[in-house]
Amino acid sequence: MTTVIKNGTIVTADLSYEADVLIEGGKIAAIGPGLSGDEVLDATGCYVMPGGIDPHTHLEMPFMGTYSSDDFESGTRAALAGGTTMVVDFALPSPGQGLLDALKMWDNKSTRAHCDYSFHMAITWWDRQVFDEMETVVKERGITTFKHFMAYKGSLMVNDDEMFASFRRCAELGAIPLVHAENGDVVAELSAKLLSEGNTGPEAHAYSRPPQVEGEATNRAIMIADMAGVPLYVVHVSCEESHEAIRRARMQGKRVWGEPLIQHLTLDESEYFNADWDHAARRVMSPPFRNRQHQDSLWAGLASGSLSCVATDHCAFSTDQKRYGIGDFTKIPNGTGGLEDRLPMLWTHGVGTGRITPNEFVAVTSTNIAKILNLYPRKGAVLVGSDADLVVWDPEKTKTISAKGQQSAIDYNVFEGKQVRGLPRYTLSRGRVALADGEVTPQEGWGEFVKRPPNGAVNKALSSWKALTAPRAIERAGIPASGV
Ligand SMILES: NC(=O)NCCC(=O)O
Ligand SMILES: [Zn+2]
Ligand SMILES: [Zn+2]
Repeated sequence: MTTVIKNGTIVTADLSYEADVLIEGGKIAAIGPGLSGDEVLDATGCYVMPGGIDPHTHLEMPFMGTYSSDDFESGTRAALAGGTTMVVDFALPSPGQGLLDALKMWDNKSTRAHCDYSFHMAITWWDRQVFDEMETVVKERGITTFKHFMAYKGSLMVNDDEMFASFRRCAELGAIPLVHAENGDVVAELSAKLLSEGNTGPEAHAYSRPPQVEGEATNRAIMIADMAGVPLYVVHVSCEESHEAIRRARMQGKRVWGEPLIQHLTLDESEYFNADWDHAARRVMSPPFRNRQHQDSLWAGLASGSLSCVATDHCAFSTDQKRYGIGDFTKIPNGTGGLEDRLPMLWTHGVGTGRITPNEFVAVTSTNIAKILNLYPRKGAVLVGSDADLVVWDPEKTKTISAKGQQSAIDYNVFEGKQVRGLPRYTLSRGRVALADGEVTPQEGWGEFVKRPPNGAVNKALSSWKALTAPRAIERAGIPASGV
C-alpha cells in the first residue's frame, strides 16, 4: 500500500519547491512531479513539511505531589492534532533511584503513545551508580541527552559539583547535557521572603524568579560545560539575560543551543496579575512568563539563529491540581500545556507576522532539534529514505483555540481565545494518516521508541578541539615530572 501527497509545495529548513511525495512502508519512497499511489492526499494550496518534533514534554510526570495530567496517550494525541509527530520526554529518577530503574517506569508509560518518541534522562542525584549507569543508558538504550535541574531545591536540583561531574561523564560518552537554568538557592530565598511578607498568590511565583536567576544560572552552566568540554542545550530560555549568555557563548565558538517555548514567545507576565486566581495559577510555570522586551529578544534569537528550537515543556495540570497552591504559591504545580498549539501559534505569530520565514519555521520546530539529537535525516527531513513523519500545512485554515474540543485531558487552555491562521490538513506518523481535516484517528501503541546514536558531529568536533587545546605539562631539562 502506497500513499501519495499531491499538488503541494514542499517546505524544508532550506528549500521550498513544488513536488509530490510518495510514501511506502512508513518511509518517503520518492519525491518529484506526477507521482501516483494507492491512497491520494490532496495538498493543493498547502505546504508539505517535516512533522514537528517537540524536544521537551513531561507526560504523566510525578511532580510537586501529583502527576501531570496528560499521559502518553492524550499527550501524543494532542501532538498529532497540532502537526507534531515526535516528542522527547524526560525519564526522571527520584533521588536515590537508579537510572535504569526509572527508565523501566517510562517504558511502561510510553507504550500508549500514538506517535514516535524518545527520552532524555534526568540526573537528579549523583554517585558511582549514576556514573556507571549513564554508559548503559547511552550505549544500550540510545538515550544521549541528560537533563540537570539547577532549580527545585530539595527535590530535583543538583549542585555545581554534581553538574560538573555529570557534564564530564557526558563528554566521555559523546552525550549532551541539558539544563533547566534557574538559580535554585536564590529562588528558595526569594520565595520564603515573599511568603513571610504575605505574598501568597500566583503573581509571587513570577516575583520569586526574576530574569537574573535565569541569566546567572545559564551563564554558570555554559562555563561549567566549557570546562567539562561538552556541548550544552539550555531548555525553556525565557528572557534576554539567558539569551544574552547563549548569544555571547555562541559568538565565542562555544557549542550552546537555546530553546524558547511557544508560551514565553506569545504570553506575557500580565497573565499573573489577573484578578481570577485560577486564571493566574493555570499559567504558573518555571521560568514564568516575561514582558514584551524579553519576548522581542526571543523572537530576534529565532530569526538570527542564536536560539535554535521552539518547544512546549508540555506539563499540564488541571485546575483542581493547581488549587493545591491556594494560600501558598510555592505549592502550585509548575507547568503549562501547549502540544496541540505549538505549531499553529508559532506559524500565526512568527510566519504570519514576518518575524520568521516558513523555512525557519521548519528549522526551529523540527530540523534543528533532529540534528542536535542526531536523528537527522531519519526525522526532521523531507528526503527519500526519511521516516514519513509529515504535516500537510494549510496556511489559510483558521480556528479559535479553546479547551472545548482539545485533545489534552485538562479543563482549560492557556491560549484560550487566541485566533490562529495556519493548521494541519493532514498529519502523518510513519506514513499513517493520524489527522485529516481536524479529525484525529488515534492508534494507541503506534508510536515507537527512537534510539539515538551518541557522538554526533558537534560532540566529535568539540572533543577534538578540547584534546588539541588541553593543558600540557612543560618538560624541563633535568627536572623530573614527579617529585624525587
Ligand atoms: N516548567 C515547568 O514549570 N514545569 C515542568 C518542569 C520543568 O521543566 O521545570
Ligand atoms: Zn524546567
Ligand atoms: Zn520541563
